Order: sequence, then structure tokens, then C-alpha cells
Amino acid sequence: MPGAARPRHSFCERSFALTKHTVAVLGTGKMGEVVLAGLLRSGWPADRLLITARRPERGAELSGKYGVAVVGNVEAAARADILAIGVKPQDAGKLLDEIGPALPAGKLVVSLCAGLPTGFFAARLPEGTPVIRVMTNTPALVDQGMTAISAGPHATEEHLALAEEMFRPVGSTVRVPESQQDAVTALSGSGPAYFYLLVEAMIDAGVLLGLPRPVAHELIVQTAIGSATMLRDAGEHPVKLREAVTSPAGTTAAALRQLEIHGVRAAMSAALEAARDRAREIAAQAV
Ligand SMILES: NC(=O)C1=CN([C@@H]2O[C@H](COP(=O)(O)OP(=O)(O)OC[C@H]3O[C@@H](n4cnc5c(N)ncnc54)[C@H](OP(=O)(O)O)[C@@H]3O)[C@@H](O)[C@H]2O)C=CC1
Ligand SMILES: O=C(O)[C@@H]1CCC=N1
Repeated sequence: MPGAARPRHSFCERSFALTKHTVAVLGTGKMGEVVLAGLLRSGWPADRLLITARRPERGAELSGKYGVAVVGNVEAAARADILAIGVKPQDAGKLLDEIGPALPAGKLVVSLCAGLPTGFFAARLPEGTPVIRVMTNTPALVDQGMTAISAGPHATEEHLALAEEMFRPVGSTVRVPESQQDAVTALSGSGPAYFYLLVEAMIDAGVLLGLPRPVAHELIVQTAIGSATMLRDAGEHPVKLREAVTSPAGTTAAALRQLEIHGVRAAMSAALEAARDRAREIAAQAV
């Protein structure tokens, strides 16, 4: 994971609300680090950030890299205004048992956890604690993240705005009803992995066709970037963009035929359903 780059916005350029808040990331693994690095890149002062880690060596690594204080979960919960929960869903219950009983009033809890409903948090935290559920993704590392935000119990417009302030500097944000979060997780939360798998498969196919691997890699990565940029900027439906590539009786039509024969659409649909179902299962199994 990359270190904190030069801030793109100064702290004073940041909006109103956040300037007075301290954020703690509880459970700073891959996604917690993405959030931490994003906040620092966007100009958040390191002295307004706290992190927790289960393993001391992980804490030391992060504090050396980012210059933020590593504290225990209970201390983080006591000192910070916003608690970003970055542990795996399976570890969330234990963490909440640790911080819940002593959690002072007025904290905002922002869950990054896939599958877990906000009710899971509310049931383990003092009555009245506002909870927000977000589903972000790893491209936030390069400020191209996609973050969907849902209000849970006691979360007000101000809390939603705070969550947006946290994630907007690292990509796009959208508000969705919490009932849509498992589908969001299947699409954009896990989505980067699908693209990486496709790219990997295309590179391998290029090698099979006789291209040197570095050449195949460069060809496909740039093609992915170009295609993604057109999807975002061309204002055209993906079908139109695909049709523009597909010459009559040409190479693309021959390839697309094979993709259809091999069930690429059905595979995508089944994959996303499986991800959605797994999110539901995680929630059902959470203790
Ligand atoms: N990876 C992704 O692309 C995405 C992940 N998410 C969500 O983000 C969350 C984290 O996922 P990810 O970053 O991949 O997982 P990681 O395992 O990388 O991160 C979880 C971290 O939490 C630490 N941890 C566990 N329990 C505690 C505790 N009690 N106190 C302090 N730290 C603790 C773990 O420590 P240790 O190192 O010892 O295991 C680990 O470093 C999950 O809930 C996941 O659903 C959401 C969107 C995308
Ligand atoms: O695989 C997972 O469970 C997490 C949630 C979305 C992306 N990674």
C-alpha cells in the first residue's frame, strides 16, 4: 500500500464540518489503510487521526509510514469523534464488545464492513449512537474509489455529510438505502477483483497468441484505462461503445460470439448473485 502522498487540498480548504473532528480507524488492515492514506492525502492533519491494530508490528509499520498515533481500541473510541470500523465482519462483534460498554455519547460510527447491517452495530453500542454503513473499494488508493453511503439508526443529514467528506476526496460517493448495500458490495466493493481477473485472463490469452508478457500487459492495461475513460466521459451507453468497435464480419464480432457461447453474461450474473448472497450469509453468521 502506498504512503501518504502530497496533500491535494489544504486542511483549510476542506469543508466546514470535518475540521473539528478526530477520526480513528479501528482495525487498520488493507481497507483501513486505504481510508487512512486517503484522509492524509486529502489534507487531514495526522494529529487528528488515530489508528488501532491487533498486531504491534502492524501498528509500528503504519505509524512509521504515516506518522499517526497507534492506540488501543478503547482509547481510540474515547478520543475520536468518528470511529471507522475496519475489521473483518467476523471480528466486528468482538471489537464492539470491547468498545461498546464504555463508548461515550456523541460518537459517529462508520462501518466499512461488508454484509453487516447497521443494526448489528446499534445493538452493541449505547442507545442513540449514530451508525453509518459505507461500502468503498480499493481504487480509493488512487483517488478513484467508489463509495456508497447509507444512514443507519440515529444517523442524521449532518452525519451523512461527514461520511461524504471523508470519502469524497478519494473518489465518487453515492447515497443508497441500506437495503441496497449487499448489491453494492457485489458490484463496486468486489468489482475491482473482477476487472483484475479479466485483465489477467486477457494477458494470458495474449501470451498464448505469441506476445511477450510485458507487451501483452501494456496493451491490455492501457486498453482498460482507455475503455474506462470512454465509459466515464463519452456519454454513451456501453452497448454503443461496443458496437463502435465491432466491424461487420470483423475480428471483434468473432471474439464476442465466443464470449457469448462461453456464457460470459451468465457467469457475471451468477458471480454477482454469489457475492450478494455471501454478504447476506456473513450477516447471518455474525456474532
Ligand atoms: N478489501 C477490500 O477490497 C474491501 C474490504 N471491505 C471491508 O473492510 C473490512 C476490512 O477488510 P480488509 O481490509 O480486506 O481486511 P484486513 O484483514 O486486511 O483488515 C482487517 C484488520 O483488522 C485488524 N483487526 C482485527 N481485529 C482487531 C481488533 N480487535 N483490534 C484491532 N485491529 C483488529 C486485523 O488485524 P490482523 O492483521 O492481526 O488480522 C487486520 O489488520 C472488512 O470488513 C471488509 O468487509 C470493504 C470494501 C472493500
Ligand atoms: O471480499 C470481501 O468480502 C470484501 C468486501 C468487498 C470487497 N472485499
